[in-house]
Amino acid sequence: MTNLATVHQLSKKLEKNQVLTDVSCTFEKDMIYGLLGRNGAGKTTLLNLIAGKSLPDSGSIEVNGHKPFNHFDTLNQICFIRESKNFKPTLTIKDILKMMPAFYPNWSSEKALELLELFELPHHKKVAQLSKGMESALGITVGISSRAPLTIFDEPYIGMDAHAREEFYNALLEDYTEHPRTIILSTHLIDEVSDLFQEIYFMKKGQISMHETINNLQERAFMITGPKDTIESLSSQGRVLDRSSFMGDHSVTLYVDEDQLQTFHIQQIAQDRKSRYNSSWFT
Ligand SMILES: Nc1ncnc2c1ncn2[C@@H]1O[C@H](COP(=O)(O)OP(=O)(O)OP(=O)(O)O)[C@@H](O)[C@H]1O
Repeated sequence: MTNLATVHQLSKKLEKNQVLTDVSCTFEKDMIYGLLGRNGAGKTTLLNLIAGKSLPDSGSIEVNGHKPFNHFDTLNQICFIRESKNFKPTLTIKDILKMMPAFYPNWSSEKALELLELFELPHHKKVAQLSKGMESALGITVGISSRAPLTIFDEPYIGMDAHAREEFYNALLEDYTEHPRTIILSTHLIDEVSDLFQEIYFMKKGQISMHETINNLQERAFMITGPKDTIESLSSQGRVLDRSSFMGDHSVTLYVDEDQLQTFHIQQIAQDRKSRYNSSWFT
């Protein structure tokens, strides 16, 4: 496997906040990554640095062997779609589509037109006239159609309903299958998108708290609910990712290491597949 992007011991302060501390992670060519973490964990700051939008205080970032900041040949290999404000409000959708091939060498006009139709986006409208969900769908259209070797989506679906988000995931996967590239998607909606990811980075308080393949997470992360004593005795067998209680029932989200998995009392666990992707993992 070839690394497309490598982040090494990265630290970054914004004003007086130490936002990232000693972050190291790698993103291989043609893989889809999830970036998860609670609000303020540092996801956007990390993605900004990878996309060459700002410089680290210490540590390094390389994309395709180059520091992305101010490096034109690297920057046009990266498409970064943010939560909002991706486009000038005075531009029409048509204007934007005309401009994009200059930014992204792999741009597909055909795919862009197909996605505009899918999301029912009117070509003549200005960005300022779009609803929040429509603006997000435009960002997603550009992100997918860019076919950039490193495509980054930072919570790109604000304002889109569940149906439109489903269309986004399907369109992304379909185009990725035909044109593989490295994709990083920062999200809170892990239960919706976990099937999309091959690997996941969890961030907590400006650091990478866990990095796992989705297969390992599916095998090793469990949400266990039951009487306090049973839950406490099982908790010692793994790493507690989250803990909660509701009306006398106690729950933990437990991550069990491979060597402990064999001895883990699986029969005592309610194995609800869906609950394994509970957002409580983020805590
Ligand atoms: N311009 C700034 N000046 C000072 N602090 C900032 C600035 N931008 C972000 N921060 C702080 O940096 C931390 C990380 O913010 P960041 O936006 O990277 O987190 P995030 O994980 O993307 O959060 P969210 O999921 O809410 O988007 C937060 O504590 C935030 O308050």
